[in-house]
Amino acid sequence: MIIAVDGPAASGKGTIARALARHYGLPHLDTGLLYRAVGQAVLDAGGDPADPDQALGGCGFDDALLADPRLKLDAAAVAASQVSAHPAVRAALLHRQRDFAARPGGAVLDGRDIGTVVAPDADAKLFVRATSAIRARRRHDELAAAGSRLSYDRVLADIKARDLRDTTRASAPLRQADDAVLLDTSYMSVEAAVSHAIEIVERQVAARRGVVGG
Ligand SMILES: Nc1ncnc2c1ncn2[C@@H]1O[C@H](COP(=O)(O)OP(=O)(O)OP(=O)(O)O)[C@@H](O)[C@H]1O
Ligand SMILES: Nc1ccn([C@@H]2O[C@H](COP(=O)(O)O)[C@@H](O)[C@H]2O)c(=O)n1
Repeated sequence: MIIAVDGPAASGKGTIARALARHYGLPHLDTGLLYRAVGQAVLDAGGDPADPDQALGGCGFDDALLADPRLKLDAAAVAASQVSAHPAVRAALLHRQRDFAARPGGAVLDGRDIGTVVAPDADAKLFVRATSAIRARRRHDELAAAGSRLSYDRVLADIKARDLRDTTRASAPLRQADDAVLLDTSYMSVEAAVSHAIEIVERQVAARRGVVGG
């Protein structure tokens, strides 16, 4: 079974995707981490993530970078959103994501274009959202707990700028797939969001079986 979980920054899609992976015993890929690694590799080389050639150069990152705690910071997130707008970068990361989705038994992937581009035939698709103010509050608290001193206003501004770049880029923009189910987690606890997500997956899988079984 392939489960696609998409949504904007800090909507809770990663939390939900990890919980679904645990629940169904599937491997999980946080595809945002790949884009963050590309962005961080460009920054480490002293380059400009907005430059298409330098961004493409970052795609050759060493896999050890994926475990670097700096990838959780705001600088990597902003750089990720810049490199991810380049079609050549998206193409370079696509095979890796599709290979992961094609693992025997399936997988859970979360990102921006899983249900639309990476795994359009996924068995279940969720689009997770929350208001920008709530997402910024969650991300601000998470960053503060990790020692960041970024203000709430700055985190909110970065989230809004990323939303705008992610939804308006020409290549694989962030959007809800036609067959994805919307889950608004704004006023839900993590536990409630996860149990709603499981219900949605169960319903989608049952509906698919009904169609396939005739
Ligand atoms: N329903 C919820 N209620 C409160 N906090 C939540 C909820 N869901 C997630 N969080 C918290 O919000 C923060 C962002 O969640 P998460 O990392 O899952 O979002 P994301 O959409 O995967 O973010 P990103 O786009 O940066 O990968 C985390 O600190 C997480 O613990
Ligand atoms: N499938 C994806 C995943 C991520 N991105 C870009 O990476 C940025 C960071 O992603 P997080 O999930 O870690 O917040 C994000 O803002 C996107 O620009 C993407 O394009 N496609």
